[in-house]
Amino acid sequence: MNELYPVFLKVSQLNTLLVGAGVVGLEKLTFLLKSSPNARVTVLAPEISEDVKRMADHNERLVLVQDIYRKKYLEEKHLVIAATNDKEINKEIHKDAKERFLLVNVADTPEYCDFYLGGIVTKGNVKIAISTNGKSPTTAKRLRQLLEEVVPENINEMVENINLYRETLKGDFEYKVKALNKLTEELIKKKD
Ligand SMILES: C[C@@]1(CC(=O)O)c2cc3[nH]c(cc4nc(cc5[nH]c(cc(n2)[C@H]1CCC(=O)O)[C@@](C)(CC(=O)O)[C@@H]5CCC(=O)O)C(CC(=O)O)=C4CCC(=O)O)c(CCC(=O)O)c3CC(=O)O
Ligand SMILES: NC(=O)C1=CN([C@@H]2O[C@H](COP(=O)(O)OP(=O)(O)OC[C@H]3O[C@@H](n4cnc5c(N)ncnc54)[C@H](O)[C@@H]3O)[C@@H](O)[C@H]2O)C=CC1
Repeated sequence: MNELYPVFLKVSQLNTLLVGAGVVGLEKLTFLLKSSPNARVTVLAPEISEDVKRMADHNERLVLVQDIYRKKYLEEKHLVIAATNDKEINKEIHKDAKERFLLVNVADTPEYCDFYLGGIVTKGNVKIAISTNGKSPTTAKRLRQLLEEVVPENINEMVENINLYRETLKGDFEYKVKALNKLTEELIKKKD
């Protein structure tokens, strides 16, 4: 059964610790910043790849700490992503994070994840997140690529226009729901 509950985090208002800055750390960071360029992320690793260093050069919200993992780095963090190549360290990070009631993702162990990073499609204000319940990240990637192609670019124009109309509506909640449903009913009508 798929019991995941998706939420859309404002990661520019949260502090994220990413432990490990190798191949996987870079992948997680790249997708996080692609979707949320203002995310506040501290990257912690004894070895930080040149690619990650370059990303930090143009981004003051991206803080690099060249050190091995220690508990103190969990202070003042909301989210933790463990992406080291050492399973024992990842496990320790998981344990420490849980003791502090932090939300934690352990990239190499789905059972140790409170949340998964998903495939993400962005068209202006519209954002679609994709997960396969941890079963096939490659399928999440392919679905992301497919949806990037098929979701029309102008979906954002529609959202902006409906938002303008929404702002003009006077009346109670029920009235607004009716008016907005009427305006958009064509969208879900089945074609003959
Ligand atoms: C559970 C999860 C935890 C988490 O990382 O959050 C996780 C775990 C693991 N990934 C592994 C492998 C790969 N991951 C990718 C790619 C992505 N992985 C992402 C998410 C997630 N990966 C979470 C579940 C998401 C869901 O619910 O579907 C994406 C969607 C988002 C992102 O990375 O930000 C991003 C695509 C982004 C995009 O393109 O849009 C590829 C494909 C590629 O790189 O081309 C491969 C290789 C092929 C394959 O295995 O499919 C392994 C095995 C490691 C090993 O064998 O050593 C584990 C560990 C395990 O499963 O045990
Ligand atoms: N979730 C996902 O999408 C995927 C997960 N994985 C898993 O992710 C893990 C990481 O793999 P790679 O990035 O390829 O490894 P890597 O060797 O490229 O990088 C490892 C990083 O961890 C850091 N590190 C090692 N010990 C540390 C410590 N004590 N404290 C802080 N940082 C430490 C290193 O300095 C380096 O930056 C592997 O276990 C792999 O199985 C692999 C592929 C995809």
